[in-house]
Amino acid sequence: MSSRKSEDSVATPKKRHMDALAEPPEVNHELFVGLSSLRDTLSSSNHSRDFAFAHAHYLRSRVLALGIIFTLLSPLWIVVDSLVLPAELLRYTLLGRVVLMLGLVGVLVLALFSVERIRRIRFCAGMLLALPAGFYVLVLAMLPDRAVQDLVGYGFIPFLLVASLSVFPFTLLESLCAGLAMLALLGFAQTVDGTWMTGRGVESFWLLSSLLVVSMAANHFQLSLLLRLYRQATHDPLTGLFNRGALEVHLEKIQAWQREIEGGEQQGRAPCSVLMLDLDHFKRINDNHGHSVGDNVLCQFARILSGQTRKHDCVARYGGEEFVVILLGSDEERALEVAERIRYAVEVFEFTDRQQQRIPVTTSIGVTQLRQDEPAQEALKRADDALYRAKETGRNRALVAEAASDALAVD
Ligand SMILES: Nc1nc2c(ncn2[C@@H]2O[C@H](COP(=O)(O)OP(=O)(O)OP(=O)(O)O)[C@@H](O)[C@H]2O)c(=O)[nH]1
Repeated sequence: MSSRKSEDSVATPKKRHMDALAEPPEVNHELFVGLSSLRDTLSSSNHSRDFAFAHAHYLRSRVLALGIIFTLLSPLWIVVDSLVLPAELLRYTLLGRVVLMLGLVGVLVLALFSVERIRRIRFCAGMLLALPAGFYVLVLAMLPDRAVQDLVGYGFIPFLLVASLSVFPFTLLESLCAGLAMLALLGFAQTVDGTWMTGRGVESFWLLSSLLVVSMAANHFQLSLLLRLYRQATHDPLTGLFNRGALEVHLEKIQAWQREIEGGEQQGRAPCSVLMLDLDHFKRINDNHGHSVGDNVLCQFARILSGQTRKHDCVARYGGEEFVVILLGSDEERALEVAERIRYAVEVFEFTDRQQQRIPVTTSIGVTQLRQDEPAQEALKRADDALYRAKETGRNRALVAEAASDALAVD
């Protein structure tokens, strides 16, 4: 999880956010916000991995709801068929309906057992649309030409599926591809029933295209709202970093990943370290220069942390002037080196007040290695204890937690 990825850009990307602190934007009306989020709803390539999981979770709930509706509608339609279709045609649709229902039940079961499986859930969503469309193609292909006229309600299938697109938080590209497939399906149906390029046929095309545009608009608003809510729930509004809740979830995910990679082994192949950082005498900065300068220092500090870490590390604001960095793939020794690098970067950074006078700022850091077999809170507590010792022993220093190894200090 990187705090620098861009689902975050839906509301306020960090850099923009910091710039905005210095100079509030003049143009900020709804249309501008709507258009800027188009980039985020167009495709999922801009979404962070963590948002992809949240997105998949939401998509799964929609797949289950719509899957149940489609599965229940299918047998009901057999009743309609048996009322309007001649007996010799009924067998064509009945077999298709049974296959369709089995397919839908299969999709439901797969979705049910696909918690946190992003690709599988996308596959289920695609199948939910593809199965009824495939059934319609099959019926059209199998039925004798003149019998197609007897079908009741089948011509409605492409319209129903395009309308269903609006229920899912699909990206615009996903919806466009599905919509084009439905237009092709309508074209095929029209060549079979003889309305291709007739007035009625063109009218249906126009209707389906309009419905597709409306569904895509619904996708856009649904996905951008989801992105915005996700950001508000997981990010600190001042610095744009992950908040405490998101950090704790992330730590648990890392431990699950460690267990997967390391198996029963205690530590080793997938090391991960936690840094707990606190600005020294931050209250003085607030008292001497004002709260807004204090806020600016916090933002600059957040920017230093992001600059000193890698894309796949996680930087979070733990609360107040306390921050946490999770270093993936780093053991304690390596983490101490990074901590020292951060400490030095903060010490030499030119923080300034409103008169552009330099404010000396330093940070104390506690370092520990995360174990796969402990509650994540334990690691945070160890890092916090080491931070406390760093404060006690003079501040502006990084210390490794005692419980994990003998204390190493770098001044
Ligand atoms: N400007 C600003 N100040 C904050 C924010 N959150 C917490 N603070 C302030 O951070 C200060 C923390 O002070 P203390 O906990 O006494 O710690 P300290 O002054 O940094 O001293 P040591 O940690 O012992 O070095 C308090 O004055 C809080 O008001 C914030 O979002 N913005």
